[in-house]
Formats: sequence, C-alpha cells, structure tokens
Amino acid sequence: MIDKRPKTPREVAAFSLFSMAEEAAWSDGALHHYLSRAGLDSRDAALASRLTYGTVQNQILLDWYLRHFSSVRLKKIAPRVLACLRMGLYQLILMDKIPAHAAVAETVALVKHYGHANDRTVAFANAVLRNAANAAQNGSLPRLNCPDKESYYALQYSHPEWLVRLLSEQYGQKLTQKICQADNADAPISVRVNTMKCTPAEAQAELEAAGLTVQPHEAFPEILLCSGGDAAALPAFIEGRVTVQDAASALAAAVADPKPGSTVLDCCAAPGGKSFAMAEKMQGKGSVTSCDIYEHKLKRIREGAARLGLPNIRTELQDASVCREEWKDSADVVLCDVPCSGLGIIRKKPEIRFKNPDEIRTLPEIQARILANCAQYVKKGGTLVYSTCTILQRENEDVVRAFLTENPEFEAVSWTHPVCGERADGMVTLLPPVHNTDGFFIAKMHRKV
Ligand SMILES: C[S@@+](CC[C@H](N)C(=O)[O-])C[C@H]1O[C@@H](n2cnc3c(N)ncnc32)[C@H](O)[C@@H]1O
Repeated sequence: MIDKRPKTPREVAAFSLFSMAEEAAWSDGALHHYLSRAGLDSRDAALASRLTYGTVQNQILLDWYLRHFSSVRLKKIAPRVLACLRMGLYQLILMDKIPAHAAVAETVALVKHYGHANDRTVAFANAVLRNAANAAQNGSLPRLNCPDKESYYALQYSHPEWLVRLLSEQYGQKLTQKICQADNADAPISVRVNTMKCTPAEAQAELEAAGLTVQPHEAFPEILLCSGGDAAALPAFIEGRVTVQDAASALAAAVADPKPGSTVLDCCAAPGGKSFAMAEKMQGKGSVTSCDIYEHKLKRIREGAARLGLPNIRTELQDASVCREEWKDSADVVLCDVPCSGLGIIRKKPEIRFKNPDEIRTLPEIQARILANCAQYVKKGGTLVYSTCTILQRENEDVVRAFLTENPEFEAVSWTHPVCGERADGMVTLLPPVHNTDGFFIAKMHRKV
C-alpha cells in the first residue's frame, strides 16, 4: 500500500489502481483503504469510486483505444503510468461530465508525481491524452470493428473473449450481452436484515435516517438494496441489525431451510454470510458448525456471529475434501458453498474477469470432491445444498448431475421462491440482469436412505 495520504478523488483512484497492479489488491479493499484515509465528502468519494471501478470495468476497451493513441507498446509502459493513462482515457472517452482539459492536466500531474516518470514519460503521457481528447471531441475515435458479436461484446464490455464465447454457448448472444452489460453497471450494496433483532421496515427506516437510499428487493423482503453511503460503517451494521449479503447468497440459506433445533454443517463457510442467515432462521436454537481451511477466516465468522448475536454458531478448521469420520450421518442440513471461479460477482469485483482461464479449469474436480465428501455427513432424510457464485455450467449443473448419477441415495428436491419461481429439478442459476441478484447457482438435494 502507498504510504502517502491521498487528498483528491483522482489520487484515491490512482493509488487504488497502483495497489491492484503492484500488490494484487482487490479493487474494493484498496478503494476502501484509500477512501478511509482521504476523508473526502460524499460527492468526491463517489467520483473516486467511479474512476476506480470504471477504469477496471473498461480496461480491455481502454487498452484498445490506448494502442491506437500510443507510440509505445503497452507492455513497455510502466505499470503506474499505464494505470494513469487508462484512468485518463476513461474520463475522456467514457465519462461525459469531466471537462477534457481537467482530465488531461490531472492525469499528467498523477504521472509526474506518482508514476516514477522522467520528463520524456510525462511528455509522452501528455501527448497520448491530448490526442485522445481531440479525437473524442471531434468525433474521430476509432470504430469498434469486430468479426462477430462475441468479439464485439468482449471489446465493448471489456470481458475476455474466452468468457464471452463460453457464456454465449450457454445462454445465447442476447442474454450474454445483457450479462456483460450488467457486470459493468453499478451494483447497490445489499444488506440482509437480522430478523432476530428488528423488522425489515425498522431497518429500512434506520438506514434511511442515516442518509442512505433504500429499496427492498422486489422478491426478498429481508434484503434491502442501499446506495448513497457505506452501510457497513453505520450503527445498524456494527450493532448487528443488518449484515452485508446479496439476495442470491441469502437465497442459498433460505433453500437449505434449517429449522430451529436443526444440526447444520456449513462446509466452506467463511466469511460466514450463509451460516449467519441459517443460524438466524433457526432463531438461535440448534447448532451451525461453520468450517473453513483457513484459521484467519474462521476468526471473521466468530466476529460476525458475535456482532449479530448468534450463539449457536461454532467454527472448525476442516478441509471439506477430507472426511471427518465422526461427522458421518450427523447433519440435518449440509451446505457446500464451494470455492469457485466467482464469475457471477464481476459487478461487485470487476477484476474477477481477468482470472486465468487455465487456473479455473481445474475447479470442477475440487468442487466434485468436496460435494462427494460432505454428502457423507448428511443424515438419512436430510438436506444437501450445493452452491457457487459462478454462472459456468461446468462448475454448477455438471458437478451436481454427475454427483446425483454416482450417488443414487440422493435425489434433487423441487423448491419455490419468489426470486426465481418453482425449480422442479432443484437447481437455479441466478443472473444479475434477470433476477436482480449476483450471478449464483443453487442446487437442493435430499438423502433418501
Ligand atoms: C465461496 S467462499 C464461501 C462463502 C461463505 N459460504 C459465505 O456465505 O460467506 C468459499 C470458502 O471456501 C473456503 N475453502 C476453499 N477450499 C476449501 C476446502 N478444501 N475446505 C474448506 N473450505 C475451503 C475458502 O477459504 C472460502 O472461504
């Protein structure tokens, strides 16, 4: 992290982008860090967020334009200078309220002060930005000529082409375009009301009184969609009346449907969102055992449970792919919210689109191993739920169908919820442009014998 305290929205955005490039920081974590140090008013904080997310969300397109205006190959441009140029081009080409002279001058100043740049590099940055500004102003930006719709969507919405082609095979071109578009749209902060402490109406009134704009999710009344401020910094969050959780994630807990007194095993539980939702549904009665392979992540679950006032959650350090003999046949509900490619939450973490496709190709094998192992913990008559925050069929339906074929003692269970209607085969893939949730997959199964 950069030590200096940022003073302007552009410095906050630039420092966040530098941390992403240099330390592989997540956009939301870096932005939160520098915003908290900068102490900007809400308008400037909103501009800093827009500049950071907008630059990452449009990186492929911005690099395409940059190649047009730069005499130097992108690989030869130092990372901080490249980050500044992308942010400058974002303002010049894709934002409409920033005067061009301000975008050019402020970006050149960032390159000069923070880009480790000599005079030549500063002059180069100035020339690139001026050329782009002129082209944007006189309507002579290069046209996005692409051989087919998939490569056009990949460029226009800055998604890797392999991903767009895979989505297009699964969902068709029209829906793929909507998914890519939704991935770059502003996502509200979604909070779930802790109904053990207050009603949705009370929580909404409290958040609105604190200055947020609040809209209950149309199909999930305990979910409140908030904008205009940081819900996680308010007393309603700190004192456990609400917790940050998307409707899709809350739906997985609702589908698992544990009852007061149930024995629940959440096998990949950190940071704990679904454990909390299930423990609340159980009204503090029964037990939720929340496992993860990382000790430091278990601490976050314990802190969250304390904040929300949930005494029935305990944590266990446990690899979900390795059998714990004493847990066999012990749980009424087992939730496998497995590690996945995360491609359903690009709208919240825009850099997820840049994951290495070779690295995520091996995930279905790990997911299948976790599901097969944790299924052994389900009691006869008990429930098994498999979920991911990705929309790739190979990590979702394919894993579940193979499991059901190999384990005939389990069957898919039909369920219904206003978010997605009746699911006769027990499965749903939620999509941001269709369900107004994160992209997510949930499958519910039942152990017969
Ligand atoms: C999708 S996240 C879980 C999110 C969580 N269920 C929630 O709602 O907040 C997946 C979690 O699985 C954990 N994990 C990865 N491999 C694991 C394994 N073999 N056994 C147990 N946990 C694992 C990761 O550390 C991560 O915290």
